[in-house]
Formats: sequence, C-alpha cells, structure tokens
Amino acid sequence: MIELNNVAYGYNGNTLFSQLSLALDPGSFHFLTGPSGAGKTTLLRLCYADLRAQSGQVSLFGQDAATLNRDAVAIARRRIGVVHQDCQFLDHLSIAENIALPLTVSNRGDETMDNLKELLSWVGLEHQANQLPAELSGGERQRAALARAVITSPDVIIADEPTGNVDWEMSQRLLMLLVELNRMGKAVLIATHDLHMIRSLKSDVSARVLRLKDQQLVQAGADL
Ligand SMILES: Nc1ncnc2c1ncn2[C@@H]1O[C@H](COP(=O)(O)OP(=O)(O)OP(=O)(O)O)[C@@H](O)[C@H]1O
Repeated sequence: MIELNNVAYGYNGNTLFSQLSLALDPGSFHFLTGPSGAGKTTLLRLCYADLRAQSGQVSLFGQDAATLNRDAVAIARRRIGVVHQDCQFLDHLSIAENIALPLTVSNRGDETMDNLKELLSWVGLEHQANQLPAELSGGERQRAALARAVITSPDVIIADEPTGNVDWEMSQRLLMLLVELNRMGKAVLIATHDLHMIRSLKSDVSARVLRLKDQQLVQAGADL
C-alpha cells in the first residue's frame, strides 16, 4: 500500500538516510526504533507524503507520490491514520469533535456517533469528550490522538511514539487496539523508543522490528 524505494532525505545538506526501502503491505506490522535524531519521524512523514523524497520513489496506493498534486495527496491521506508525536488538535474544538474530524471532513459524519462512543470508551475518555484539548493531560491527548487516527478505519496506521505519555496498562490497551486493526488487515507502523513495549507485543502479533541507525534501516536483532 505504501512503498519506499531507495529513498534519500536530509536537512540542510545533512543526509539522514539514503537508499532506504520499506513496504507497508496489507496486514503488516512494523516497529521502527533507533536513537533520537536518527530520522524516525522524518521517515514516517515520507510514508504519508508530508515530505517528498529527495531521491528514490515513494508510492502511495500504487501511485508515485512525486506525481500527485495536493488534492490527490489529500485523497490518499484519507486512507492513512496518523498519530503525531505532538498530537496536533484544533484548540477550539472539543476532544470528541477533534476525534470525529476525519469523518466529518470526508463527509462520513453519519458514521460518527457509533464509532466515536466505542473509541472514546476504548481509550478511556468517555468523561472528557466535551473538554477542550488544553484541558487534558499529555497522556489523555495522546489517547485522543490515537482515537482520531483510527476513527475512519484507515488502511494504514502510522504512529509516532503513540504511548510515550501513558502508563503501562493504558499503553497495552492502546496497542491492543492497533493489534485488532492489524488483524483486520490494516498495515501498522509504529515509531518508538520503548523496547519493553515491543517485547510485550511480540506474542500477539507477527511484527518486524526495524532499526534506523547510521543512515541505514536494518532488521533489529535478537538482542532486542
Ligand atoms: N524541519 C527540520 N529542519 C532541519 N532539521 C530537521 C528538521 N526536522 C528534523 N530535523 C533534524 O533531523 C534529524 C532527525 O529528526 P527526526 O525527528 O526525524 O528524528 P527522530 O529519530 O524521530 O528523533 P526522536 O527519536 O528524538 O523523535 C534531527 O537531527 C533533527 O534535528
């Protein structure tokens, strides 16, 4: 569904990686690890066409991302649920409205109520639905960001440190939501530093663990 072939990217002349390839196929589950600053967020942004590859090719659902105009990218992005590291909510909308926004903007508002109730309960935010983002804790905002990313039942879910601010029990609960979606055939890509969390999931899902380091993307070893 999303494929990177020999992709290079860097900032201000500093190469972060080159010749990087990755395929997010239906039903695949990938963890992306690596030191801070290695380029994990950058790699995720390339996957959802928030950045354009400086060389190589990114393909979104069979189309070369470099040839897509803004509207076509927006259409492709509707099939991708993204959990940003900094959550990115609209401050003047309630948490429930923020979570439902991807449905509202794709004219699927009629699906909202059922999905919303179920998701709010899954992420434990039933009682915060009408609060503004600024009134929530960091962990609560992160839970809401995950709910917003999956409310449209997207084909691909890309999450940047989705459990960084939540306690262990809640992080397991959020991850099980992603495992369930993966079992339904969704491709999941999670960037995380949390090796403990990766280990905990290994028996529930057949995941590839990739490590980005020294400009290379390699399969993580048994030392994980
Ligand atoms: N817009 C930008 N302009 C210039 N440099 C940038 C920009 N975005 C990221 N960088 C740099 O690129 C490098 C990789 O950043 P990135 O956020 O992709 O790393 P990361 O592996 O996700 O880090 P972390 O684990 O700390 O979140 C960092 O050195 C960062 O400072």
